[in-house]
Amino acid sequence: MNHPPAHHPLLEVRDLVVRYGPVTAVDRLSFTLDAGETLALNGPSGSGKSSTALAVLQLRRPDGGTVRFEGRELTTLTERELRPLRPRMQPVFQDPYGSLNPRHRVRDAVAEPLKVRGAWHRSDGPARVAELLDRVGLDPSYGDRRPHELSGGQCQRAGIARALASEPRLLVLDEPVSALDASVRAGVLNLLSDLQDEFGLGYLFICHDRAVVRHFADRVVELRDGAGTGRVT
Ligand SMILES: Nc1ncnc2c1ncn2[C@@H]1O[C@H](COP(=O)(O)OP(=O)(O)OP(=O)(O)O)[C@@H](O)[C@H]1O
Repeated sequence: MNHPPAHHPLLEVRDLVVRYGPVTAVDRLSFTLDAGETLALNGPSGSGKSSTALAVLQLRRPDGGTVRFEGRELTTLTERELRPLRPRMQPVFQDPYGSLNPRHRVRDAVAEPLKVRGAWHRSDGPARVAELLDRVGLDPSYGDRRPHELSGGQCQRAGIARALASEPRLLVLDEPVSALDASVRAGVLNLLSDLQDEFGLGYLFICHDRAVVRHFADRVVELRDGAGTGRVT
């Protein structure tokens, strides 16, 4: 008999703990995130937002708790076991220039994840890169440029195109528009909204700006000293 797969959230974080020596940056934080949903982590500087992002992505191994992604518990996996899952959870960081290698042309930065997961074919690879650039609102001719030849907003769009090339299910967006001019923030947020609708992406959205959070998030976890102090819907 065929049973339908049991429903599980895209991401389920339970009692997450991150410590730096004597400092407890994240103190038993729990939340869940479904596909197609945006959950914001909001809180003052030093409340543990970035530490949570790194621990969810297993870029820093947590000191306690569990992180289930698509039903798999990540904290007990080895680096080797994590490798095939990593493309499915992609970070987008605050500094748009920091996520791209300054020496690489944009088209190579976007092509790299395709090559890494064996999805690059000489016949259609360049067209796929052009399509991704177009999808994030960049003229494909920008593929010839290097990051310093782009504005901050264009560079963040290129970083999003690179993230999409991995065909992720989850984007961990750590202050993705905070370094951008106010005039280009709305454009990047609208792009993220459109991509979420199109691909059903889950967003863990880290942001200290309450007005942006209210506008963009479905649910909010308020952080204070590393602990969730309650949810606002
Ligand atoms: N690499 C590190 N080594 C030591 N302590 C750290 C490290 N990274 C963060 N911390 C400490 O952990 C706590 C949480 O920091 P974290 O960067 O996660 O907070 P945040 O909410 O993202 O802050 P911000 O909004 O300023 O980025 C702070 O007390 C910080 O000083």
